[in-house]
Amino acid sequence: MEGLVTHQIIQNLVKCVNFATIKHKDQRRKDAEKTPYINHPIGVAYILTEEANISDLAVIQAALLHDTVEDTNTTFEEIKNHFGKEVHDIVVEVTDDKSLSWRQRRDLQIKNAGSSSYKAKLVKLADKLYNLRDLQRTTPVGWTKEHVDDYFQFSKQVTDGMKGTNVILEEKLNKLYKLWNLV
Ligand SMILES: Nc1nc2c(ncn2[C@@H]2O[C@H](COP(=O)(O)OP(=O)(O)O)[C@@H](OP(=O)(O)OP(=O)(O)O)[C@H]2O)c(=O)[nH]1
Ligand SMILES: [Mn+2]
Repeated sequence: MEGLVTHQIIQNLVKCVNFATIKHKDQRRKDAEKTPYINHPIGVAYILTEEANISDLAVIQAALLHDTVEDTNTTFEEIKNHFGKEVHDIVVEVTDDKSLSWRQRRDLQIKNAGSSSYKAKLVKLADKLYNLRDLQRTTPVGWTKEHVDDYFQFSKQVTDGMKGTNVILEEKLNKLYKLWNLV
């Protein structure tokens, strides 16, 4: 695998990993071990390439960047300047408006699930799959059983609205919902 095009693709991916790593550098996951937050976006991209067999560059870039605007000082403008309009548009679609209440943000995700683009749906499905697996692994500090159950129910409402997007991701999510007695 040689050549200019291959080099550009690899460069684009490493640029995203580097950007996200710098942006999330002071952030940790909510688990007791305080796992570096960057494990999550990289893990979401990994689910898409390794499990869902996705090779669309913009989707993988958006997965790597998907929480930078929501959770750090990154602006949409920066994403557009560094990574272009297509990646920017996907990141916009998967970013919650933090000026809204927690309840409003959740309601909007459920409401907008079906109408989002195919590429945004892929990122969102992998995001939820990662977070649900994380909840199976360990409970975030301060989360009650109700909070965990609530996140499972909320996720199901979002991903049910995305049916027909990707068989592999949907089957894996459904297995988790069954384990959690949601179906
Ligand atoms: N399961 C799990 N989640 C953690 C952990 N640390 C951070 N998170 C993040 O917490 C978010 C889910 O928690 P909530 O209580 O529902 O949301 P909040 O962050 O808005 O308060 C997810 O955000 P998100 O990725 O933006 O997804 P979503 O809010 O769009 O579902 C997830 O990535 C952890 O250790 N385990
Ligand atoms: Mn996320």
